[in-house]
Amino acid sequence: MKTLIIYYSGSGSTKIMARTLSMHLKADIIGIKDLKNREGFANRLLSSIDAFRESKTEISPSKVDLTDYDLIYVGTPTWANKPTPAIITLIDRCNWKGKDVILFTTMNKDGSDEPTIERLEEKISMRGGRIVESFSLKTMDKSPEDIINDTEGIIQTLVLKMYSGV
Ligand SMILES: Cc1cc2nc3c(=O)[nH]c(=O)nc-3n(C[C@H](O)[C@H](O)[C@H](O)COP(=O)(O)O)c2cc1C
Repeated sequence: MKTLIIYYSGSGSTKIMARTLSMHLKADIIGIKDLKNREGFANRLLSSIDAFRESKTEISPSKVDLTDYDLIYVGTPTWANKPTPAIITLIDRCNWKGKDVILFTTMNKDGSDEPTIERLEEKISMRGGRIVESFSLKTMDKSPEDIINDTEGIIQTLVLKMYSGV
């Protein structure tokens, strides 16, 4: 069972989660970069609008070949209660047919993961992927160590090693 973790991270929290998952699940990992400038207050506002409208963006790598993988994790921060433009763009460029998929999202402490997870699920299911699990983490006021510990807790609680056969 070959596992791949694909993630986008703006300020690093989702990246910490993805790297912790990759280490414990012996999974390959690919970080998607958004080539649009997302820095600063004004761009944060525009980013929320882009996410809300599900606007596409320029990403690197521009697509990912999933052929070799049985299980794919997709991770994104929540922006405006939606997945990020980078992940929305990527999903439309991949062939999800026959793939098992696990979704994860990070958010502020008052956020809800439901709309983001639901939207990811909708888009990937439409393209033939099968969502087998999903989880989320509230990252506000958490140190990198907290995020690592919380992710390790999720790996245990959801028995994620079972899906990857490790
Ligand atoms: C443009 C933007 C919009 C956001 N919108 C939301 C939101 O609607 N709900 C929420 O709970 N958190 C929101 N957040 C907070 C992020 O989801 C949270 O900080 C996340 O952990 C960041 O992950 P990262 O460090 O991997 O980029 C937003 C952050 C940004 C930059």
